[in-house]
Amino acid sequence: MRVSVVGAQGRMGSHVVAAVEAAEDMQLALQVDSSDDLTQVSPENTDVAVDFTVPDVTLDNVLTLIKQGVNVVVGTTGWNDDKLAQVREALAQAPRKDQAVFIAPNFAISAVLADYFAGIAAPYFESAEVIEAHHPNKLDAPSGTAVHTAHTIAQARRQADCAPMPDATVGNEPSRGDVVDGVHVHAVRLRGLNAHEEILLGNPGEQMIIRSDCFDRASFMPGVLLACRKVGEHPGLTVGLDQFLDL
Ligand SMILES: NC(=O)c1ccc[n+]([C@@H]2O[C@H](COP(=O)([O-])OP(=O)(O)OC[C@H]3O[C@@H](n4cnc5c(N)ncnc54)[C@H](O)[C@@H]3O)[C@@H](O)[C@H]2O)c1
Ligand SMILES: O=C(O)C1=N[C@H](C(=O)O)CCC1
Repeated sequence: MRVSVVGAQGRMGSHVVAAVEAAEDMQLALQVDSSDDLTQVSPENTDVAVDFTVPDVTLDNVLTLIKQGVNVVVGTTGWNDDKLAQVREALAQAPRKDQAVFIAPNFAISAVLADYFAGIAAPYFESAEVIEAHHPNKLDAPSGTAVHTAHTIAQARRQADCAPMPDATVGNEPSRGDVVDGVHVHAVRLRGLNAHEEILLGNPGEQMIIRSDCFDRASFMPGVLLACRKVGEHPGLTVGLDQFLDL
């Protein structure tokens, strides 16, 4: 499998380059960064392109790569329903009928399972809030992972017909964090940290905390390689690594 890396000079991209080089069933094709022409990535040299760039450019990159006729694995954050709809539209007009795009806000197994467990637990608690903490070089807030987890919690609570969460705060106080799909999300940026998430769940007299700590970017690499191997088996758009796991 020939894998090209977009954002190859970045913190994640450089780890992906090394992980692909070390994988026996993969061959590193092109390394592309901001000053390179993305249209050099094509089916002649690439089976899967991996995008770890910045939230402002990833949609354009994915649309270009779809037109180029290659499958895409995306780890860059900053996605919303409108952007995902544009990807689906582009795939419907892609050069190949079976073309595939896979997007994951987090490739670490601890984070994927934390999100999954949060969905199971959320209907059993009156309150649920998310705290994410990252290195201070991160551009976006709240993290893509925390946004995804908030949606997971909200959806599970809607399906279970849960009552609204108790909160007597008057007004939209910024200190209560961002509100994503009705779930409060708090973002910390601290030197020394990498990528961390806590899901707090509360009932009268009890609390449960689900926590994921990614201390090193090595934690994301098995998930990225798994996605490269699986993406071609799932034509269309797939979101979330849980979709490729037997959960
Ligand atoms: N899904 C996950 O598991 C996961 C894990 C870590 C980080 N991330 C996300 O990945 C993204 C990248 O994070 P990072 O820490 O590697 O950032 P980074 O700033 O270190 O790297 C981004 C790279 O993209 C390059 N770039 C910018 N515009 C480009 C363009 N138009 N074409 C090609 N390359 C371009 C930059 O030059 C840089 O080398 C962020 O959105 C981050 O949140 C996701
Ligand atoms: O380091 C980052 O930036 C990370 N971003 C992702 C997010 O926003 O959820 C995943 C964790 C690391």
